[in-house]
Amino acid sequence: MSALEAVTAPRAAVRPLLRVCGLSKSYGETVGCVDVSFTLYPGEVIGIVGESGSGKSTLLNLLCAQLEPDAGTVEYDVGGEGLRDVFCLPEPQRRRLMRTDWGLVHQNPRDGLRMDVSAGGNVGERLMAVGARHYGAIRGEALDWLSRVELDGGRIDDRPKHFSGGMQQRLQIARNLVTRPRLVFMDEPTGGLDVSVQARLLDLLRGLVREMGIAAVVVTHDLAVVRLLADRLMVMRRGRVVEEGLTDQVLDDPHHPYTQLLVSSVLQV
Ligand SMILES: Nc1ncnc2c1ncn2[C@@H]1O[C@H](COP(=O)(O)OP(=O)(O)OP(=O)(O)O)[C@@H](O)[C@H]1O
Repeated sequence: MSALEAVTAPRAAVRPLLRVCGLSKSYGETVGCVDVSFTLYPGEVIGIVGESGSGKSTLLNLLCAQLEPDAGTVEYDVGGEGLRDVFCLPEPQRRRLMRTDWGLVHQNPRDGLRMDVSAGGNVGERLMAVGARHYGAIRGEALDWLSRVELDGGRIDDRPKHFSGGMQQRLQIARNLVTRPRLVFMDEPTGGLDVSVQARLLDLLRGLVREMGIAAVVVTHDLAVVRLLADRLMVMRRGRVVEEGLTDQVLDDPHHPYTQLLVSSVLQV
């Protein structure tokens, strides 16, 4: 464990949830990400920032096993029994992780929701994937989750294609969190929304993540998002991590010239 990780790791849980070593991916001649390593502890939120094309999505897709790396490993504490390389898990077990222990919040809610299934069905489907069978209990839990993400319970039978972008994103969050995952991957969770909708959604997300003690990897180009959500921050440029540390430290006192540029360009807005 690095000195930084020792400081930021929750004391009661020093066993890592996710350990990433030397992760690299190229697309032909184009660099996706290069030699990325970090460790994430239960309940910790790490932000990954960088300009467009810096490799954030590539890294996220590697972490949640949607993309195979050229080199490096992604290890996850499967079933609380210790770290295992996710790329060496049998496919059904990897898929099960995705349905139960992990959540994935896409920038575009259309990628994370079933638009032709009711709001309640979208939430209930995840519960059924972890074994829930009682219709009344599933509907009750779905209703509870709609209220937790501030959606009107009266819309439970409506399809998300009739919801606003902000409402769809809140439903996607409910669908992901209802199974109480230990780790959630978020790709620009407030991207594409109005500023006022973004602020409320961020507040809601922060509350839920903290309250449920969920660990998260949040990819964004928006420094305000990581300021609010992330304990730690990694800054990427051209596929490499150029700076990392506690979020406030990195944003208030950036050392790498590229981070300084990112921070100052936001201040000038
Ligand atoms: N499927 C792909 N095929 C070829 N090149 C790709 C592919 N996906 C990403 N790249 C390239 O890899 C590099 C990193 O892209 P990536 O999407 O990971 O960056 P990003 O930081 O997430 O950007 P953005 O914020 O715009 O989504 C870019 O040069 C991009 O063009």
